[in-house]
Amino acid sequence: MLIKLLLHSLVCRYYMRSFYRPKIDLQGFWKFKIDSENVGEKNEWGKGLESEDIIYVPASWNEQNPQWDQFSSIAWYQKDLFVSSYESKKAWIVFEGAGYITKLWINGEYVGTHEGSFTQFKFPIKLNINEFNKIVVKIDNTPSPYNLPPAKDLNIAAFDFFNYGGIQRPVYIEFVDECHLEDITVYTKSNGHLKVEILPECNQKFSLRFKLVDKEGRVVLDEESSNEIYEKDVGNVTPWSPDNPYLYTLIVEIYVDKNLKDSVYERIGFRDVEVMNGRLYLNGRPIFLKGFGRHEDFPILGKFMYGAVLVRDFYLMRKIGANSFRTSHYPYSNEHLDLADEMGFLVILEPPLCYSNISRVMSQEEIARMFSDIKYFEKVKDTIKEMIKQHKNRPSVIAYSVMNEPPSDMREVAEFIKKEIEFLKTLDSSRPVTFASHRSVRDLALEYVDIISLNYYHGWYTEWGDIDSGVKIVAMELEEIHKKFPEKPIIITEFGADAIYGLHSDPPQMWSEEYQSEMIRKYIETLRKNSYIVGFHVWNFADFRTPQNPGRTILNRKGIFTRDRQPKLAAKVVEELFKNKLPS
Ligand SMILES: Cc1cc(=O)oc2cc(O[C@@H]3O[C@H](C(=O)O)[C@@H](O)[C@H](O)[C@H]3O)ccc12
Repeated sequence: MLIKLLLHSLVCRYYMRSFYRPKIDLQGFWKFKIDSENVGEKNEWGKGLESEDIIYVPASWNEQNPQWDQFSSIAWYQKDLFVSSYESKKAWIVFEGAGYITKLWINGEYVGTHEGSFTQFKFPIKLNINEFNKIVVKIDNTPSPYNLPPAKDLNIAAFDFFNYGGIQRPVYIEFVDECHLEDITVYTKSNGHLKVEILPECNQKFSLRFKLVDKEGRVVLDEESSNEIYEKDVGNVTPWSPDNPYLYTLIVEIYVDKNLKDSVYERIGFRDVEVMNGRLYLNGRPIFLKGFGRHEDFPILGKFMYGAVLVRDFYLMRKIGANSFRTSHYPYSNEHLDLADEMGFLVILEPPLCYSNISRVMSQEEIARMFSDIKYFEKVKDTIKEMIKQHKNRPSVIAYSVMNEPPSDMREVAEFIKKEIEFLKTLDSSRPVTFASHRSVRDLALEYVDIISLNYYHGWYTEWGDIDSGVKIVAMELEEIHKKFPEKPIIITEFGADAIYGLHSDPPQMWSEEYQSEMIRKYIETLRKNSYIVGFHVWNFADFRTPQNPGRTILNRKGIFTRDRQPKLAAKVVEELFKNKLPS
């Protein structure tokens, strides 16, 4: 146990963007070897793999070869890399996302371990110069009830998305000086107030320089300081909002004796988020969230979202009048959220804590035990810490959803959520907190959140075939919740119905495009009358792959777009509702 802890602590959790640091991108073809029997470590595969198999990074392994499709256990990757020189700088390898468990060897030497698929991590490494270096990575994607999120096997999971595995996001080597910037935390206000907290790693006397550059490339600010907390009223800034997602580039440099040692940057926006009198405010004005629950999911790539796919998604969302999405049910990639910053989407950021079908994975007693287990809480804290470190400076992130569909009608689970929210607020108290509940009036944790988020499927999983009865029940339950918490705004974070593209029915019947459109229309038209509702997120933006079970036809078909992003009938209906029936 002690050894495990020590190894874990070798992982550095911070990563900064930089125009300055030299980088070797490891995107490309890697050697690949399946290790179903978990014999690789015993046979010292960390020293090098014997295999003719090839895989592409970044992308999940599953769809790159039909034989690997249902494989959810251990596989190894190897890349040989000739390094000419790196001027005696420090090197580290950054994984923007891999998993579930990643172990690394460089030139046969074990380096470290990281748990979790959806947050970035880095390991300090030593490379040989003028030689080939062997980078060997072991990925263990074996499902487990104690993984985040939990699963028993590939098809019996607490979550309704396919358990893709591998090095699924970019990976690269970066070089920095011994004296460098480990982290920066940025706070802004729409009135131009800027506060930057710096975490330098430097054992010499250093000075810092702060530059703020606007969209047109004008230098708005250029100041030196030796303080690790920098505060300034920049003055007349253009605030960030969905209508005008105005970003500034903040550059922070560290100098020793006037020599530049490191330079990092963040794309920042000046904006305020507040919950007040039962409403959600952005820059002092009420804001209404119109959008989706999404997934990172695309044919062949699996959980890697290629930039061009993201661009198409964001233009489609914009075209139909959406301004928001939730990172259901895990933190999305840097590029995904970069685009949200750039294109002005309001994001609810969610960690990989999804419990929708937890009763398929464990008994009530086991659930109660897991949520009362301090070690489990520590693991959850680690993942939340990583998520916030990675995305805290984004203007697009306006709220956190601490989990999806927990069994929060259980006392132990409600207690856990309370503690989780308290912990999260010690890391970031600047954003409102919620979680996506499917326990409705029976939920015991709604009192702990700033915004109430509710997922409803009446008219689909219950009252099937009868949308009107379904919507009526939702309306009644919402009234009851609002009476109990009149000061809390409510977002409907999930509602929708499956539709098979091209399946039509008059009158609307389940699985037809008409039924899906009707259900979304009736939910929005009925519930929008309640002034305490501050947002609708349709489930889902696009069809996505799921575990196999009798309720799914390979994909979850609740997308209003197909998996390859063609519109279903509902796309037009949602466009009309978002643009003409909901506040702008
Ligand atoms: C069986 C079931 C019943 C129900 O009432 O709700 C519900 C919700 C589930 O998960 C959530 O809904 C989406 C969906 O089913 O399409 C999922 O894709 C999403 O991840 C979940 O938040 C699953 C099953 C049921």
